[in-house]
Amino acid sequence: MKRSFDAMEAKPVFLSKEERQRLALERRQAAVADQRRSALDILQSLPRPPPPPPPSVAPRDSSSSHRDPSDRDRGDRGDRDRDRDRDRRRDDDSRRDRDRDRDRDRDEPSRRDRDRDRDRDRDREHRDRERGERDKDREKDRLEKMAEREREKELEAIKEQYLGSKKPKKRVIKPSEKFRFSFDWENTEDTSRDMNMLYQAPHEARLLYGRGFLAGIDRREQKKAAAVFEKETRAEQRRKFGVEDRPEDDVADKKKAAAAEMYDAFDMRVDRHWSEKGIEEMTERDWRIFREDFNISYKGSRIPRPMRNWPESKLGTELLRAIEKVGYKKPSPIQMAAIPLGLQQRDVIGIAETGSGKTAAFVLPMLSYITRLPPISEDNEAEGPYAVVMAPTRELAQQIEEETVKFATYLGIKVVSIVGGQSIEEQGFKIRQGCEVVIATPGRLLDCLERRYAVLNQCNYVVLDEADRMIDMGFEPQVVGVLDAMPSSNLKPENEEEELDEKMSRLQKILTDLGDKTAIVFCNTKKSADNRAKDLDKAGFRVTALHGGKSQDQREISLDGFRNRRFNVLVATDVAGRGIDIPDVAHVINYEMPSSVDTYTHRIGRTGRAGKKGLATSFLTLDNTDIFFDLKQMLTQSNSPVPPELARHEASKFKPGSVPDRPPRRNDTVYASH
Ligand SMILES: Nc1ncnc2c1ncn2[C@@H]1O[C@H](COP(=O)(O)OP(=O)(O)OP(=O)(O)O)[C@@H](O)[C@H]1O
Repeated sequence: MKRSFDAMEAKPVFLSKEERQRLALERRQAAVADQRRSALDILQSLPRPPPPPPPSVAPRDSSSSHRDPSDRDRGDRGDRDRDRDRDRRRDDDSRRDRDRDRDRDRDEPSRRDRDRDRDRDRDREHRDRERGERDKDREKDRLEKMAEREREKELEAIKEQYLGSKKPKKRVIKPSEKFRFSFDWENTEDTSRDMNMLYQAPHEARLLYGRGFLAGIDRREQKKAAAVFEKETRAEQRRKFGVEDRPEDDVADKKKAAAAEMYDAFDMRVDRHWSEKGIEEMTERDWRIFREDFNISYKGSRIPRPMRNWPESKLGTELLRAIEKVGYKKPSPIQMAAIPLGLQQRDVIGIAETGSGKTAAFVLPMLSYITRLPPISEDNEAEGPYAVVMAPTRELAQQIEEETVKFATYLGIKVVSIVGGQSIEEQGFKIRQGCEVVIATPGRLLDCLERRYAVLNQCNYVVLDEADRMIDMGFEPQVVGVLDAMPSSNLKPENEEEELDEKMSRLQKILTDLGDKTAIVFCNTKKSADNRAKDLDKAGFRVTALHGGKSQDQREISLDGFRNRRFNVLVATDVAGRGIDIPDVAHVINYEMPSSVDTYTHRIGRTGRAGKKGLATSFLTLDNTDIFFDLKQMLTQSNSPVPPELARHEASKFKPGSVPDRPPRRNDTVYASH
């Protein structure tokens, strides 16, 4: 430390090149002298080396005689050193042994033979030991080399993993390379341009989509551009070849231009937003955008279109007025989607976020359904309500009651809530006094039913609000109990599709075309009339039924509703055909043909009265062959056209029973005559 401190303090001295060389030489000579001195010291301290040993007599190892020359080359110096050491040790041993032997020979000649044997044994042992050691060394070398090779392989694998394989890729010859065409003419020698006019004015290459239009560019513009291009090309050709313009070509051009201007791809109208269109102008694309705009999605089949606004819904004038009074300007998305489904009385599971107007989404179709039923009166109040809404908590039930009452008061519909914490007797009393709607928690309602305070004999409409929560809260047995209290005859068929008649769609079409005019649909039985009325009601028509199974009051209600246009469709059996004063109707439909021509005449007499025009449509199937002959006669006598299907049919040519008839096929429509 001190020296370095001194060295730091010593002043630098400038030395010339010669001086530096001289100093270096002196330092080198001193170092060499030092080395010599220390080497001599070491030599003197060593013991005197023994005389050189005779060449080894040990037999060479057989394996070593067969050693691979390359192994020998590769054998390292360590091997030789070890051998040399071993030899030296062995020589020392044998020298010592010889000395000892000499001494022993001198002392005891008789032991010499024995000792020689022992020496031979020892030599053999010695040789064996040496051979064993050599084998061990060779094995160690082999293992080390193997380990080295493994390490190299591993390194190679890591390299390949990170740097990629360097394996040369096999070159694949493409067919185009294999069979290269060789044209023996130059491109410039192509004469097609001169020969064919088509190539003289080439159209630029275009990517075509759909019906030959470019995507993303207004189709009308593309159509116009194509028309202009065609016109110009033709004019140029004419000029070139001296063809005169013809007036008819001019007219055709104008027509094409006008068509291009008017062009509007079917169902791809992108001219206006859906909100600016009437419902009849809405394309599939508009409906899709509409559903996307309001995040409406459905699962299920035969789903009606969502309603875009209140007036477009089929809720009926009374309810629409009530909605207006309540102040709901626009339906919420769940209402847009669920109300048309509810009005068809389809089973619906509605999912929407909290506060999105779910209550009105189920309340409004429910009230619309109730307005089409006779009001609850002394006659039917004992049969219980028409609809039941169940909710998991009292608070929710009361909230639903508030929302329902908002609209129900305008329609004269009574609502009763049945929740825990209030007198059950009082609640039972309220129900028995008559109400159309019951809103309840399942436990309390089941209690009421079990104690006979209430019945659900005419309840066909059930709403489960927050159904998932109700199940989570363990109300499933109570809900099932309430559902079981409803008459099974009120259940909807398992398979609604089966219930649909292939005639029904025709009937619906006719009634849709009817607009605001009135129609009577005739059926042959009370049951059939009820079913048709139900189907039409589900389909959203303002329909009422009239037949002999209805009480006098119910008949009055139906007829009054039909007269004052609350209903514009009356489904009836022949009771309405005779004796009852029904106003003139625009259209009579024989949904089921009567078996006698007299009844047919009475039925169709409901339209076209007092000199007015009327229309009658009859659905004739092979179930009605009994009337074919008389009907054909009647139409012929009254100079009405006879449909060819009827005229050709065997049953229309003979009085019933006079010729054998083939068994009728059900619902096989022969014709529908107007
Ligand atoms: N079309 C509408 N226009 C204006 N207000 C509406 C409309 N529909 C519902 N509302 C009002 O929105 C509020 C929330 O409605 P509602 O209680 O039916 O929502 P909800 O989806 O049932 O909510 P929750 O899941 O919490 O029961 C109510 O005050 C209701 O009166």
